Amino acid sequence: MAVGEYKPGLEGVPATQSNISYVDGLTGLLEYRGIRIEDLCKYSSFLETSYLLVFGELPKALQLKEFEHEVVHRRRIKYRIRDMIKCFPDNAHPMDALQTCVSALGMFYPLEDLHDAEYIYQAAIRLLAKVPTMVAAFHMMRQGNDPVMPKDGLGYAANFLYMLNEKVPDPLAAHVFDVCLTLHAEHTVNASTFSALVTASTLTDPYTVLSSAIGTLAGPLHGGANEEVMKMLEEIGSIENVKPFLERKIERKEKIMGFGHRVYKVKDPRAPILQDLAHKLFDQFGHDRYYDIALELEKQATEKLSSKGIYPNVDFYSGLVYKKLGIPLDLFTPIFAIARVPGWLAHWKEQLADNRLFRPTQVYTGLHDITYTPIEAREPS
Ligand SMILES: CC(=O)SCCNC(=O)CCNC(=O)[C@H](O)C(C)(C)COP(=O)(O)OP(=O)(O)OC[C@H]1O[C@@H](n2cnc3c(N)ncnc32)[C@H](O)[C@@H]1OP(=O)(O)O
Ligand SMILES: O=C([O-])CC(=O)C(=O)O
Repeated sequence: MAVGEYKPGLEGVPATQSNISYVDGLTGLLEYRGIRIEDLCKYSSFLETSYLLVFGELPKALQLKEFEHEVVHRRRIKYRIRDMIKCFPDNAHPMDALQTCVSALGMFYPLEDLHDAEYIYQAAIRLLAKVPTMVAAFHMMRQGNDPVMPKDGLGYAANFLYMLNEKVPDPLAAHVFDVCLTLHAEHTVNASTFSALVTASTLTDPYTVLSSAIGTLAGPLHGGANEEVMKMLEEIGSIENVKPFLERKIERKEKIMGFGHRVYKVKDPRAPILQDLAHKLFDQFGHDRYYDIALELEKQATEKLSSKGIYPNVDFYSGLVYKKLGIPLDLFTPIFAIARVPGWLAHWKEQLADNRLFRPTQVYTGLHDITYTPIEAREPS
């Protein structure tokens, strides 16, 4: 078989055919099922957008009501999962805890018929419902507290914030958080979704598919960047330090976290939406000086890096919004995971509908026909 040209990082190589989302990286366009992200953030909700992504069209009023009802009633987690979480180290990263929980969840729901629409529907509801509960339960238990039970009367976003400290959140905070989830719900064949596709193509169960994706999202070049951005802003500490910080980074050829994107060669369209949300929160709950540092960093970094098409990505401003919502730094990436569940599920479903095992090839750069040297004949190290 002829070997194609090797593309590091598979840049520009189509890995799948999909009708879930669309990105135009030159104009800064993002659509889910053909609808612009700006419109979904304005008019939709996270659960409605999840339905759109997973089932392909906007739900009718009754369908949405039933979907929301089912999610609300599946939010609780089994006591065995809670007992398992209690055994995790308190200083474990919540992304590791989440990945383990999602994988463990699969042990309670054995793999059934992957062609059965009901099996897919139930798995989707279960994952959407329980992932936030598991993140919040780990957060409470690592502090020595009991997990906060989900509150039936609260919507998806409000309930997650509630489970972090047992306080019903301000309506603006809940709304802003819901928009953040919508904004992060899907983004074509990013690294974690690709990971989900590869895992799905082996016809394993959806919990394993999502646990692969969560592990991939955690890295600092992908979803983990939102936590790193906040740490970077804290390290910079003041507007005066932006210039020397940036010069040092550029001189050492180090990356500025929250900048650059494989597809976007303009500012990520999600970044201004997050800035808008940050402003809404600042108006009601007070300004955050780290936002000024971020603005100055964007200005100076853009002057230096825009010639290479490097601008802020979605991870640059999200942490500032989460910080204002009182969310701890190491939950920023698990929140990204909560939000991305519908995107991963949509791709899992799409992969199953026309599956072929992912098994690419490689360009071998090693040796051939090497004689085996017995251990006693090898050079001592
Ligand atoms: C939700 C998300 O996953 S969004 C991305 C989140 N990740 C980050 O914010 C981490 C920082 N950014 C990056 O590491 C990169 O921009 C990536 C990994 C996101 C995408 O980058 P790639 O398409 O693989 O580009 P690559 O890393 O090869 O860089 C290409 C060039 O741009 C430069 N570059 C890319 N990103 C940055 C950055 N953030 N800061 C400074 N320079 C950068 C590289 O140094 C390289 O320069 P060179 O050609 O002079 O050597
Ligand atoms: O598309 C990518 O490579 C990363 C990204 O922005 C996302 O997953 O939201």
